[in-house]
Amino acid sequence: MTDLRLALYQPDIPGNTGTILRLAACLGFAVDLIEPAGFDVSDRNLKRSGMDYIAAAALTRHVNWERFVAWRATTGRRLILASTKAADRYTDLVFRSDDILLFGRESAGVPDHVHETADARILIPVVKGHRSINVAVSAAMIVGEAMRQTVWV
Ligand SMILES: C[S@@+](CC[C@H](N)C(=O)[O-])C[C@H]1O[C@@H](n2cnc3c(N)ncnc32)[C@H](O)[C@@H]1O
Repeated sequence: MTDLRLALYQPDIPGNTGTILRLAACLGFAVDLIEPAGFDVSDRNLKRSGMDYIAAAALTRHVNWERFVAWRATTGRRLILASTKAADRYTDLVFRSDDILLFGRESAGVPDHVHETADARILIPVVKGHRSINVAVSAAMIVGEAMRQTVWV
């Protein structure tokens, strides 16, 4: 297990969360699910995409943003937001081994107050004219870079 964590802000597509939980189980990072989600955790699409890996993933559910903020305050961990509105490339950030990597909801990202709460905001640059990358794919890219820097060294 790595000490890195990945947080999902009110995700609304169960297949994406299932894909991320499978990645989490395989790479050994924990996941924080910030509710409300747009689906029930018993959703069959979540189970289909996460398969038996869901049971192996270290998943913590937070009933809302405020409870997640209160929990994080007890940990001293940085919050790193992946955002299409960020200015800094994710490859330029020096990750810490206990960072929490936060990803927004598929339909709307995160609200401004969440954007401002983050200790850093990072971007995967995309070709001009395109809006965003699938959340599970962007999570795989950024977790991969964070682990390259902090685990696979
Ligand atoms: C489908 S996107 C959300 C799209 C939303 N309209 C927005 O602009 O934030 C879901 C999440 O994936 C992550 N994401 C997608 N593309 C990204 C990119 N190019 N750079 C950084 N994060 C990205 C972000 O965390 C985003 O909130």
